[in-house]
Amino acid sequence: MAESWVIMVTAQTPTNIAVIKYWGKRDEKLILPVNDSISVTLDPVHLCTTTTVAVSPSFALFRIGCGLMGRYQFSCVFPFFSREIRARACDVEDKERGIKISKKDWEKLHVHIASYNNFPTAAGLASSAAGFACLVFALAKLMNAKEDNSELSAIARQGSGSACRSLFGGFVKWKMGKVEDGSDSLAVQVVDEKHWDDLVIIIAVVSSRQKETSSTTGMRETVETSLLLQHRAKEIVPKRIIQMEEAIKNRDFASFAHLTCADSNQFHAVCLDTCPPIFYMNDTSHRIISCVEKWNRSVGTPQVAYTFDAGPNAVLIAHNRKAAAQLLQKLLFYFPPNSDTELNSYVLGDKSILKDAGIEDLKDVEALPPPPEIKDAPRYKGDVSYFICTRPGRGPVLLSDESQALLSPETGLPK
Ligand SMILES: Nc1ncnc2c1ncn2[C@@H]1O[C@H](COP(=O)(O)OP(=O)(O)OP(=O)(O)O)[C@@H](O)[C@H]1O
Ligand SMILES: C[C@@](O)(CCOP(=O)(O)OP(=O)(O)O)CC(=O)O
Repeated sequence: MAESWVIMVTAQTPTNIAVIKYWGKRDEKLILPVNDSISVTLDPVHLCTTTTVAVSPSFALFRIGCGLMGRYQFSCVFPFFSREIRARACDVEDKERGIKISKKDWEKLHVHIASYNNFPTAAGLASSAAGFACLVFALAKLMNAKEDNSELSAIARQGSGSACRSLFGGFVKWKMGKVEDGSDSLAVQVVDEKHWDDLVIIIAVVSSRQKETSSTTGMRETVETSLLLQHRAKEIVPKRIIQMEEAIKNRDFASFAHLTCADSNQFHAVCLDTCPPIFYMNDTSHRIISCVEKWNRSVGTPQVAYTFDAGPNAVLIAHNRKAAAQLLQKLLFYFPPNSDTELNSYVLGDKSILKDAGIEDLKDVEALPPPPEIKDAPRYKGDVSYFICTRPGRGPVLLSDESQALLSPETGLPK
């Protein structure tokens, strides 16, 4: 092998939000869940991880660089991922440059990794899901592993359970599996992102502070103490999974919204049923639920579904753009920005929804009428940090444009 070459791969992977929740492990080490779950993948244009992995015979160390929006801690799963993919590595050849890496060379070669999230890390926006899925996907492509995305999902799962669902776009099911070694606990695509493309997703970031109880600790305590969880996993979720798949396949928004809201509420009920109880939602989360429930009821058919993960942030899924524009008007009425905040930094992502809502500047926000379904509607200025408007999105991709790589093609060091 020549001495100075660098081969690298850059991948981009989305984050996801569960509409039927994963909460509770039957095997903590292998990360095997107590029930199936289903998620929607969020558009990587607005929330994604970009990861570059590089290999060169001149690298003497395993190196990780983090250029993140919010630094993340070194995670002990990185060497695990590297080992797992290395075991599946195949020959790699770049004929033009006269480089050949044979299967057995991978054992001694070191890799460099750099990763970037285009959204805040550890803020309850599932950065670990996008981050771990991206690392596994990028390493697999670099090392020419032949495994498909479902098989890769079973590796990503062992970093963080929800990460396995970020290996696909659209709607994704994590099948809990049966076998002891966990090899059948993996993600499969239910439908791709084009199947239901009029959905609009608005995330209300209620707090960017790190949460008090991590998902891992929280679900361990729930498994140990909650009888409600056992009932949920055995009796409720299996039926909901079937109904949710049906609703998604038929684009039946009323059933989808009903199941999504009910499952989010049951997940938080299970957290309350834990000893000591875990509170992930706060007053602002409850106000958002109430706003959506009252509006849906006043129209007679659901316009919007809500779901909350292990934190206070609301993920609101609107039936279509019209419903999303109306929702944004209501949200901005209740939660106007602080006077020193610009609208441009308060509503992020797909800003065309703002236009549809007829809102161009803060004066328009001030002038919004109170939602008719609530009498004497109060306003809670500053209680939401910001909103992100997005939609269902695609799964992982490779970025061929070298300008998007995070490592230098000459040195393999961060640019
Ligand atoms: N781009 C990335 N590459 C590799 N690992 C990442 C990346 N981004 C985040 N992580 C890992 O995920 C951890 C953050 O996970 P954590 O569960 O605390 O927050 P989150 O996933 O953003 O929020 P939540 O789980 O509540 O949705 C980081 O400390 C890091 O180990
Ligand atoms: C509430 C959830 O977001 C929980 C996600 O938990 P994690 O996947 O973060 O947990 P670990 O497997 O312990 O890393 C629901 C979900 O995404 O299904």
